[in-house]
Amino acid sequence: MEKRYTMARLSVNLNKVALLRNSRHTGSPNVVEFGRIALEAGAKGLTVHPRPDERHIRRTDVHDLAALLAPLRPAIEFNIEGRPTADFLDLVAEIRPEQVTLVPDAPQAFTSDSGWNLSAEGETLKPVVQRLKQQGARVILFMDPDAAQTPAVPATGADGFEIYTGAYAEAVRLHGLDSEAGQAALQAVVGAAQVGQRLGLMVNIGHDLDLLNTPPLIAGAPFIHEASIGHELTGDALRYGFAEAVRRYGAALAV
Ligand SMILES: CC(=O)[C@@H](O)[C@H](O)COP(=O)(O)O
Ligand SMILES: NCC(=O)COP(=O)(O)O
Repeated sequence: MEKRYTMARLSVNLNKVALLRNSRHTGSPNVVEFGRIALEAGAKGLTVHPRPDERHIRRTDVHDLAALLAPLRPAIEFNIEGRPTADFLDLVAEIRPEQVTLVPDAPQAFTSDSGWNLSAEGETLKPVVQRLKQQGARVILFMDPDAAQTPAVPATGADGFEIYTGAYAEAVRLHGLDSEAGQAALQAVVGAAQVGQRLGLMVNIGHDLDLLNTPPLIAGAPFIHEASIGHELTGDALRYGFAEAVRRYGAALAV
């Protein structure tokens, strides 16, 4: 196994806390409170994905979480994800997060389910990446687990990429990690990660990661910088409590 230099960081995505909060008009559960709980439980960052319809994270949440993180940054990072629309870029310019993860989602997307097609949109992304880097952000592109596409990332000026792990998680869920489909999906993520490492890119992972499917990714690519995890972690919080869930996911990244 390749030598690990630093443990993969856990960035807790608070989308689903906000989704539950939005189902009533009480402000509970409080997104900032659960951001604080996550940090006290060892998370090295917080992630939000403020979608245009504000189905979960609202612009006000982003500002409130920035205030929570202010005294802790830059060691503890704020990662804001989204499609680079004018509204998104304006919000990011106000907040100036450590990291911006650009995602190709359409406004009505049910969830994020694919990465950028850089042969079609790479040129369009270049000025956006440059603007965000001039604002001091690390820029990460959301990419499919496809080693053939990874070499296109550096030309955009991005600092790294986040490998979409949804298809891998589905293969493990439906067929098992040791199945042919599970192993093929695992190798697709690891292979893309290895190409990214050789290119000097920062390698992140995210989407549908859970306590079962995360450790094999870290074992296969111990140089992974960050895993942003929200949906399954929030589900596990219903079992273990939020702080304990964060601790367990932190441990899953330390294998
Ligand atoms: C980009 C990605 O895979 C997730 O970070 C995204 O935040 C999921 O969005 P929803 O929480 O809206 O499904
Ligand atoms: N970038 C992935 C993320 O932030 C959280 O994705 P999920 O764990 O909610 O699927």
